[in-house]
Amino acid sequence: MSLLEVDDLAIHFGGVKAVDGISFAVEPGEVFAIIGPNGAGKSTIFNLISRIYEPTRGRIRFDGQDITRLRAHDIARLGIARTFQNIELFDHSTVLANLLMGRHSHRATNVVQDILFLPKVRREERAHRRKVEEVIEFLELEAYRGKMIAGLPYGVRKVVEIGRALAIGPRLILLDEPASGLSVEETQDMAFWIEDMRREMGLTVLMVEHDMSLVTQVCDRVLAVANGRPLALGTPAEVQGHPDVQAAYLGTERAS
Ligand SMILES: Nc1ncnc2c1ncn2[C@@H]1O[C@H](COP(=O)(O)OP(=O)(O)OP(=O)(O)O)[C@@H](O)[C@H]1O
Repeated sequence: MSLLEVDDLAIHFGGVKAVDGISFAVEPGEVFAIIGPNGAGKSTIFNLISRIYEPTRGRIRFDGQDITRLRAHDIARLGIARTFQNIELFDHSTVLANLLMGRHSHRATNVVQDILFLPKVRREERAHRRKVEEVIEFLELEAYRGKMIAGLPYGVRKVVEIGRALAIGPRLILLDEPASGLSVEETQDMAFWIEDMRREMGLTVLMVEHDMSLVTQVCDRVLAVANGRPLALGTPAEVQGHPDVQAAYLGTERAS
């Protein structure tokens, strides 16, 4: 069974058909990319899957469960985590604090229990810390643990954002342009993190990405979209060579 199934998904903003009849399925352990020119609808598809937007029509299933109408924080609890195109971290908190915030969807204690700092709260706190320390070790963030986000280089902040998503212990991670703003070397490191997420953590990865060198290196399959509509689905080589995809990119500098 596919881990994520998207069926005839659509959202219209007034007259703009931002997403209009998108279907695809992501298999467990797969690294799957959505590509397309600017304004194609890629981020909107992510916002629909992570339940920030309400679809005009269509269905989203995760592990066989219909999640089309679930609330965003229930999505996280089910095991879907995401990063954002414009990094969304708390700039004036430390790396450790940001990663711990990523665990919030898992809190099983209530406010009164928290205030009294009952044993259950302490146990839960220790479990959160253990998970976060695992992520810090996995992403080699030890040197940055106590540092404020605001003072960190852009490339490190991107890795911390991935860390915050990993801290929830997801089965599926949505990466919105993981290579944007990164140097060639940092993009290569990102490719290694993505491969390790799959290999060592058993994660399934769905990403939106413009950098075709990263897509070709790490993705099993690619869906190309333009104007909210599907263009081609297949291996990176098949999709890049598809005449409709080449036509959609004609005159743009990206996807080269
Ligand atoms: N909340 C919104 N209200 C109105 N229009 C929107 C909204 N969100 C997205 N759109 C429109 O939907 C279309 C798709 O936008 P989207 O951001 O999903 O594209 P994208 O493929 O992610 O582009 P990019 O590669 O530049 O990030 C655009 O025409 C955009 O203006």
